Amino acid sequence: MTTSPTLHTEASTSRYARIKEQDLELQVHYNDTGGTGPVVVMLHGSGPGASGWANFNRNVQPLADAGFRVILLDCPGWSKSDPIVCTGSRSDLNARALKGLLDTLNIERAHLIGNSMGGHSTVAFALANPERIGKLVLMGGGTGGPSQFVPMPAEGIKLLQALYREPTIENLRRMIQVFVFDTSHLTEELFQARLNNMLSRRDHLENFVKSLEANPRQFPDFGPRLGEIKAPALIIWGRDDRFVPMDIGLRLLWGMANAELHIFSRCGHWAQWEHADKFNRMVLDFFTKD
Ligand SMILES: O=C(O)CCC(=O)/C=C/C=C(\O)C(=O)O
Repeated sequence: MTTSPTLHTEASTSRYARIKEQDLELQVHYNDTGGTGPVVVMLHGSGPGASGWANFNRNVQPLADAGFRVILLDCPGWSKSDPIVCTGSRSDLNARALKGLLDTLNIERAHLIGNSMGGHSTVAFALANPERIGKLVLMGGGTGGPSQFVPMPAEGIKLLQALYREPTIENLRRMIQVFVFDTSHLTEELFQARLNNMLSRRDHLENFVKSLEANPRQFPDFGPRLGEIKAPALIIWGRDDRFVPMDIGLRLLWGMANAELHIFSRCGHWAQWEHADKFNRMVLDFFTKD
């Protein structure tokens, strides 16, 4: 008799942990599919109302079905994790939060998948904890710093910051229209879920604005240090990314010793969502083969 795979939902995988962040104690929310397989941690992007589940809901089940234990960390300042004002490097703050969670869960080593800010945070974690990482997937992020071709901040980032300052449905629609290449797949349900996430934590929205005022460069440029990362890295980008331009992916490819790059055409800033099936196949292949 064959057993059917467990269906993982946001509610069934929802967990909390307490971690130390410098002299603070924070509660962080995470999703965990459990199991004894190799661990994959997914780190979300920095948009208002983002969360691990919002960013990666099309990717959890295929990886869990393939035998991985999938963990989604909601970074401090997002979703059901505690609020925080970040006056330094947010990439490093998220990396410390991830270390705190892995320590709490007694996880020695994990593969990491980072989306946008999550990519920047993955690189920060890899630089600070090289012995704790397996393979890295960087998608639409991996380092702050300039694009060689696109004036910064990019169009999408301006819309993201406007939404933090004025969290209205109109501003949300403006930002989400720019996330993807093909807007015909955006449903009213998606807009409403994101709006609810966003408005249920106005403290997070206000703290992000305060953080930006204190330090406009929340995501430092790791360009000069990329060569220190020896772990295998799969870089995935959308050709039509209007948030973090595609040439940043080329900088990562040049900088890291053991990296490969895949660029999707007809794809914006959410490659893991817009091209979910191929993304999942590529990531599984990358994690399971030498
Ligand atoms: O400013 C940067 O470099 C990162 C921007 C970023 O993280 C945007 C991400 C947005 C999402 O993925 C989201 O809101 O879902």
